[in-house]
Amino acid sequence: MHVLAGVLVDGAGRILIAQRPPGKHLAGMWEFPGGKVEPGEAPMAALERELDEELGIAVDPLSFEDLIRVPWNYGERSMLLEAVVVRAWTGEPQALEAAAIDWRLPRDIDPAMLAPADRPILAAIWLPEHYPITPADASVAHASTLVRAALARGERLLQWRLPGVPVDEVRAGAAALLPEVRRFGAHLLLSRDIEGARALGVGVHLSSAQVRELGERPLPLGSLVGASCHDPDELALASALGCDFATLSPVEPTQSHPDTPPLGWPRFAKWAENASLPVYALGGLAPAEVPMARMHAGQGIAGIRGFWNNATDPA
Ligand SMILES: Nc1nc2c([nH]c(=O)n2[C@H]2C[C@H](O)[C@@H](COP(=O)(O)OP(=O)(O)OP(=O)(O)O)O2)c(=O)[nH]1
Repeated sequence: MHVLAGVLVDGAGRILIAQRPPGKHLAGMWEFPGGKVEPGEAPMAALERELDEELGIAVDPLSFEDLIRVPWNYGERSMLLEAVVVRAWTGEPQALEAAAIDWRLPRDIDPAMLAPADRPILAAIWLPEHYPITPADASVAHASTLVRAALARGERLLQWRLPGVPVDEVRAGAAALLPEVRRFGAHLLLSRDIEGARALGVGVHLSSAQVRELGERPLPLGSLVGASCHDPDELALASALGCDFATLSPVEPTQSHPDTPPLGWPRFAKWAENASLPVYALGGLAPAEVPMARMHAGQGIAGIRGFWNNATDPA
């Protein structure tokens, strides 16, 4: 089953969510307006029709922006849920079929109220295009300076990864940065340290070994969980765990893993497109390659070297 969903975004950055009516599959859950593609119908024409039927608005399919494709299996039915962003329409959206509609900023939407297949769509709409990771050889002091500078220039999602530093110092360094991270409305994820993330109330980025070992999402919805993945199997496991996003690597040859064969963009695109969560391209890439990542079904670029102007620790 092919389902189209439209994410209407207004001038204030709010998005429209709709509550599924009683008696339907997933009744009571919130979703994005849309519906099934009918036999012989073009997918974007199906969305144009559904937005007219459900909200009473007219849209131009030529203005749709691809957001994410989410293959999803509810057990009783499986589907490809394709989400597009809609920024222009004619008419005032009304709840013609939904139990209710509501306009909210993405950060004010609790993922738990959404149909499960819509959680990756919510993540894709608000997650940034950049995911910088602190340099492995940095001291806590140097990494803190880098993170502060990154926040000031607009980075909003960062991984705090200092593999050479004792865990207590890593946690203390993250704790010291948190007021500033929160003031910017940003997110800092601890690398692998689930316990530390719980104690500090921050997110965690799981290693691929953790993705394979864990039986369930290690943090509640609302605390971010990222996952390091290297193949479709790991991407499927990360999605089954309920991770918010993944990195897929290495896309290009890297200094840190010179012997690992790179995926290259075509394979990255194929795997990211079939994954059910937003995927950052990682490995030998610079932030300037965001358009390349977006063209290949990626959320954006994650990386170390490309993100820090002066990655060498002066200490
Ligand atoms: N429209 C829509 N459907 C979603 C979303 N998320 C999600 O899991 N679904 C599921 C619920 C349904 O199983 C399926 C779409 O069915 P639908 O009931 O909206 O389709 P439809 O409007 O064509 O209606 P009908 O023939 O069942 O009355 O996709 C979403 O954001 N929007």
